[in-house]
Amino acid sequence: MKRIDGHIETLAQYTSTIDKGVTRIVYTEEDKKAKAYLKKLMEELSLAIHEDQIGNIFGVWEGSAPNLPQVWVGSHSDAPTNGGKFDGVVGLIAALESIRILKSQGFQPVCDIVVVIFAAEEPTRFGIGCIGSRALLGMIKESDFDSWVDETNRTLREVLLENNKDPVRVLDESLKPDRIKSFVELHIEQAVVLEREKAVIGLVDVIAAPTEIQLVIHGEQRHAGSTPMDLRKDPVPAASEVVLLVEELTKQNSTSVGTVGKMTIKPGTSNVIAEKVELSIDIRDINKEIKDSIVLKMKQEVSKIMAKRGLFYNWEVKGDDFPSKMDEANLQVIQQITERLELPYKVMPSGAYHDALIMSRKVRTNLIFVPSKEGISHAPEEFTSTEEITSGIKVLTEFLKELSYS
Ligand SMILES: NC(=O)N[C@@H](O)C(=O)O
Ligand SMILES: [Mn+2]
Ligand SMILES: [Mn+2]
Repeated sequence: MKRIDGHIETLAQYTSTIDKGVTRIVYTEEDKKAKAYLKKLMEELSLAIHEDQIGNIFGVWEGSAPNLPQVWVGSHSDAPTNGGKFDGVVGLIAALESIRILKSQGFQPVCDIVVVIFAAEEPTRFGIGCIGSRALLGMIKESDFDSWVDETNRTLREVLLENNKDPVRVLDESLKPDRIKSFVELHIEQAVVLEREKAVIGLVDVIAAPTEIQLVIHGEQRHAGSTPMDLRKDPVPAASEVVLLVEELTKQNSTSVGTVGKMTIKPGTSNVIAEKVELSIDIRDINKEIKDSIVLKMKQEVSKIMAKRGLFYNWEVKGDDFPSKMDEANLQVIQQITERLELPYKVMPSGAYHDALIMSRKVRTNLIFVPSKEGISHAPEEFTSTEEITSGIKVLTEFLKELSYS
């Protein structure tokens, strides 16, 4: 238990925000330090370590029949701005702990067991999540390296080159999915369902998917005092209508959610009518048709708002994923293990996406939840108890044992 706490507290120190929560953006110094710490844990477990050109890290426990398709287990180590200590990290610590336990039991896997640290699950830097798993499955296009841009206006290509990585080789490296027998991720639930239902294990059957849009509304920068209201082309009231539209359209369905998490007013001065407003719009649902219809309606209504106000705007879809069902046969295996361990569980959807969403496109994939206190996540108050993590590790360990022994 102390070891688990120690790893979580150590990783939480690798942050760019000293005060509130954990901020660990991909390809930053704190990201590299966290990954170096995790690599050290892999070395201590005698795993064979390698890294690919997008920054995914692999720790391989070679099986007695290494040519067989491998069992993969892992998660991500990056964190959003002012996030928590547990998102992603719990899945990595659990994976390494499971291997430590299996080795201490003298277990020898038949196929390889591979621990994977995905390069970047959070969309924080480039506006789209799961860059590592997308690259791994050959789902990044050449043009993405130049169209995915961070807040300093550096493209993914430039950032990779700065980090001595070769974007060209990223495209060559994509994985052959038949090399993977299955992938499993343990993750905090980031919602309050398990706590409310007094369950400690969540067996995920479907993962909701996001459509991530960047909307830029262009106005006319003018003096706040001397410009009459009827002569203004102010993008801020227009943005306000869009924010309320996101809420209105997603509230109409019980399974959809919509968020404007980022809104930047430029130049952002109290006595200047804004030149432009940039908004992030994140729409999700476990039902693709519902999500698509919301996005279409939103696009139509935004067009009407801008026409009414005589404003130019740019609507860019940064990412558009579809929801994904988890592997049913392996979900039943995990369910039997959980029942054998007499742990209260619930089969449930995931509102958050994960690298598991992307991996499930081409590989048999499962996602196991442990509870989040009061459902809080992506916030400094994020918390999961060591006991709950340990219960998750028990299920994961048994699952890896069963999967890698035949
Ligand atoms: N699991 C998790 O927090 N994923 C997020 O990046 C998300 O936006 O869903
Ligand atoms: Mn997250
Ligand atoms: Mn996560």
